[in-house]
Amino acid sequence: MEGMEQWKVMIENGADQILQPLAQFIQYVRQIPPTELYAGIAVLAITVPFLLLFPLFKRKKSNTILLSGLSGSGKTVLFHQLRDGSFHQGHEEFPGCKIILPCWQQEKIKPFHLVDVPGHSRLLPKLEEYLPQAAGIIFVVDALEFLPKCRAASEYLYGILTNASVVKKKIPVLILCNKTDKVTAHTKDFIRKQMEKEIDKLRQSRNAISEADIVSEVTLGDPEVAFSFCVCQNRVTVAEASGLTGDVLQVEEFIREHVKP
Ligand SMILES: Nc1nc2c(ncn2[C@@H]2O[C@H](COP(=O)(O)OP(=O)(O)OP(=O)(O)O)[C@@H](O)[C@H]2O)c(=O)[nH]1
Ligand SMILES: [Mg+2]
Repeated sequence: MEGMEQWKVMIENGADQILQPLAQFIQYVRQIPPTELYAGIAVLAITVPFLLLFPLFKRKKSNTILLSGLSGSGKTVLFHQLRDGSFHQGHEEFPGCKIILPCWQQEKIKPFHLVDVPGHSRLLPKLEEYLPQAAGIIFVVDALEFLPKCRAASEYLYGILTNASVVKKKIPVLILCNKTDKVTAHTKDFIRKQMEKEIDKLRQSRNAISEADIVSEVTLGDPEVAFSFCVCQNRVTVAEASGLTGDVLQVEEFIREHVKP
């Protein structure tokens, strides 16, 4: 019986503790003039649903890295090297897959989407489809057979650098001079300078066309000043690699910098 009494007292005390502040709150609300009260309710009715729905509208950061470049530059070999350190030749991995770099296995890093976009000109529209979602673009250049392909590679890169999404979203581009395992491969400084010269020429000819046709195209820097990758609104860096021998450290650093862990 004594136990029952104790329980009753405890419940009554608990109820008091809850009801007292509630009564005080009701008292406080009654003192507020009705106009202010309605205004407060209206503000709450607008802001609360907005705050609750806000996370749904927040755009997710992209975790896609694109491997692009001319056919034969070594994208597919690089793709397999990055995925699992394997050597694979010939077959495209399109539209790519989610991977974790082998060097990240011990770290808590989420997989990212690596897309190997085939270099065949027929598949250019595919690249344009993927560009808006890219967190970073690796533009692979064949450093061995560079000179005969310099113009074509520069044209391809020019198309990427003037793509509206790339410019607007400031998507970083890594120009990757591949196949540096061969002693006859050109250096990254040489490749950068040659491509800058080629893009300078392209820019002048495209400017002339757009002035005549009134085509609105993104202009890379001041046409009066020699072109350099520094004038691009997005960051353009140059690195060296060999997908064949697994020398891909600078590629891994670029990916690490631009995909969200
Ligand atoms: N020496 C050397 N050769 C390489 C390297 N990477 C690729 N290759 C060779 O270059 C050729 C083309 O490689 P792929 O990876 O198929 O080229 P790709 O860029 O995927 O070409 P597409 O799929 O046609 O766009 C193959 O014969 C590779 O063995 C490299 O780092 N060093
Ligand atoms: Mg390929």
